[in-house]
Amino acid sequence: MTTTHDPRSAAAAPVDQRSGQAPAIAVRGLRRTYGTGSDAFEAVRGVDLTVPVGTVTALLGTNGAGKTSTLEVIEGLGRASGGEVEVLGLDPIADRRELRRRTGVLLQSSGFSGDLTVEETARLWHSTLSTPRPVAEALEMLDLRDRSAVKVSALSGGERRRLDLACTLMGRPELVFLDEPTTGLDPESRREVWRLVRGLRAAGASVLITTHYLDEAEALADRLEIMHGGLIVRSGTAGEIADGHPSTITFDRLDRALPNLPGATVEPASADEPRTVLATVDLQTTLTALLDWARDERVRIDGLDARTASLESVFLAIADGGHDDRRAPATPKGA
Ligand SMILES: Nc1ncnc2c1ncn2[C@@H]1O[C@H](COP(=O)(O)OP(=O)(O)OP(=O)(O)O)[C@@H](O)[C@H]1O
Repeated sequence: MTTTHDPRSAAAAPVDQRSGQAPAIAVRGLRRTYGTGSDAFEAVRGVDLTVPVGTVTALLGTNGAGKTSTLEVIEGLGRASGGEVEVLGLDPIADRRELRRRTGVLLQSSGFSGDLTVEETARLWHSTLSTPRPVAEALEMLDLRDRSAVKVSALSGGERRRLDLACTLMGRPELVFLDEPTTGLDPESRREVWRLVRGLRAAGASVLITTHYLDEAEALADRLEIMHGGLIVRSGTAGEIADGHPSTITFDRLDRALPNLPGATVEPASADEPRTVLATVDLQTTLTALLDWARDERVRIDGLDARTASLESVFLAIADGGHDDRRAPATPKGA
């Protein structure tokens, strides 16, 4: 069951501490299991996720992390095995009709018929909505007016994606789900989609986006949630996520033993890895000590690279399992 209490009860609804407003999406202890008995696989193992109204949240994750399994429950397309989910204060499955009217969902692939033209597709979609934008306006927003008479099958991948997005935004949704919205788009079209997403937020809409592009998440999202192994393992702004994560210094294999470097963990070069990697929470101190030693001992350090933690380095560390600090699974709630 998706919710364990009446989501329409104001007393039960979680409230955003800063705005005093119920969030657009509130997920608590979400679990989702595929299969039964000895074949059962728990893909989502206790996820908490809040999307405040008027903000953009990016859900990121390694392959198979459980993003789609989570999104499907929030979108009312799949059932949870445990936990609570409220979308615009409603139950995604029981209130699917109302939510369909108030939300826009961009799936990874829309499945529009290739035989219809862009305009016919948009008109067909328009006829299913209660208070849509005019077709021409929606096509204009995605720069598709001059492709109106072209059959969907003849569109490029990027044009198809823009048509998907035009339909997603046609119903003036309060809440928008964007599943990898810019995959297949050229850089210019990606920027155009970013502009649209920022416009949606400026107009007060809430957005939950999944993407494999970390620069996209960093550019668009107020908050990032990184999933791994069925759990959210990191949350916050890109800066908060990188903060406290070790910086790295790498260089080519040396034929000398390194001295004791304050604050650093050393992963020496090996048969598989020709470079030495130092991880440090104090980049300046460790780098200064390394360079002082090299000068005093007349050691040449080739291929020297020093970098502070970035969203990418944190993500890669999670994917590698090297700094996997995933939380223990939460206690089942209603599972
Ligand atoms: N219908 C299903 N039956 C069994 N296992 C499933 C099913 N759907 C997904 N899984 C498994 O659940 C896990 C999470 O899958 P999910 O598609 O939610 O991950 P994801 O984060 O969206 O991954 P990706 O980025 O690779 O699309 C994976 O191990 C996947 O193989």
